[in-house]
Amino acid sequence: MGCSKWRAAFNSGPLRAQSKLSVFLTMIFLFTYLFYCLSEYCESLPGPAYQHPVSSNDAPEGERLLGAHDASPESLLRRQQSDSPNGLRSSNNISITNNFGSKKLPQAIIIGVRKGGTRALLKFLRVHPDVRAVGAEPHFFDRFYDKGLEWYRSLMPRTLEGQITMEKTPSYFITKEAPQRIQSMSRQAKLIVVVRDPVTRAVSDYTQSVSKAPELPSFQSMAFRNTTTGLIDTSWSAIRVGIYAKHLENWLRYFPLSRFLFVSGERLVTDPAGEMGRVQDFLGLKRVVTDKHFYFNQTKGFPCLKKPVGSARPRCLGKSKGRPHPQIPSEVLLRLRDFYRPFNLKFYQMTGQDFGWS
Ligand SMILES: Nc1ncnc2c1ncn2[C@@H]1O[C@H](COP(=O)(O)OS(=O)(=O)O)[C@@H](OP(=O)(O)O)[C@H]1O
Repeated sequence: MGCSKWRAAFNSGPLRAQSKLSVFLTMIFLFTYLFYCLSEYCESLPGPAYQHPVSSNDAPEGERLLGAHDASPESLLRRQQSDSPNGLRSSNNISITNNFGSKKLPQAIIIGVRKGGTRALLKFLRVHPDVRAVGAEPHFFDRFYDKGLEWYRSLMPRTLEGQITMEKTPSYFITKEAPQRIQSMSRQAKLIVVVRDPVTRAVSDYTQSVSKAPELPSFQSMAFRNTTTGLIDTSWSAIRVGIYAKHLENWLRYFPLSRFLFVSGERLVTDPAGEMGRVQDFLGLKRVVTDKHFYFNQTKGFPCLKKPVGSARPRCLGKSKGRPHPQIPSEVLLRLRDFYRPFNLKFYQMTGQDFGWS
């Protein structure tokens, strides 16, 4: 049979119908394959509905913080690269390079407070498509300032026009030099402070320390300088961090109050969507992260992010967040409440917000 005859047979009759069917089936197969590949890829992107597959976010503090195992800034950089969008890993561990956009210095920083709920806030913020944040804590303005701004910038994820670069290092809030250093980077920086009842915060801080060093003395023997007189030991960092008014005074020497947002650590647990609304407004972002993104996980006892459809990846924070606290005698807690009361009132006055810590 000549070519023209083949063509004629192909364009008419059962052969034509068969070939159309096979083209149709091939296209369905290709689309399905493409869709599958794309959704696998998307899961590795820090986009609105997905988190990094191997995120340092939820790793225990000791593994996440610089200094726990390998304190060199270079090791942080290496870990950043494996955690950040620039060194993405897809669900089947294939590295995907993201060379879009450029690395910028952060426009917004979560500066504190330690054990306030800073990790939860960052995790929730990273759901927003216009937020790109470093997973680990860079500690640039307290520990590695001598590395210079270019080193700091190199840690940042790449951002596109309109996206905000962020990082969180809760120790900045209590670092004397941090406000002046951040101001010299940018007077326009937006500063977010997650605050929590200083008594609960102190117990949370102690819980973390004792989990790493079980031989530590009891909370009360560390909290008091003199148990008979009830004199509080303000040199203990677990106590000192909670004197928020004192630390804020230092910051206000360099930044006006309008550059700060104070997030309630308590409301971040009871009403995460409400607090996230305030944070997104402050950052000038569209309110993308809403109550649709959260559910209350009974086992964890905390709000978690809803899983994207088809993913089994847990979206609660890791085991080091929301740990049970040791029982502290009520008279010790009462004494601490008395101690913090005047500082809390001063803090409410300075911020114009009543956080309701009794
Ligand atoms: N959604 C959610 N899931 C788990 N944990 C949550 C959440 N929201 C706030 N928190 C509270 O965050 C506390 C830890 O605070 P930080 O993340 O700032 O700690 S750290 O400074 O980074 O170590 C942690 O303190 P502990 O309860 O003492 O472990 C939590 O109470």
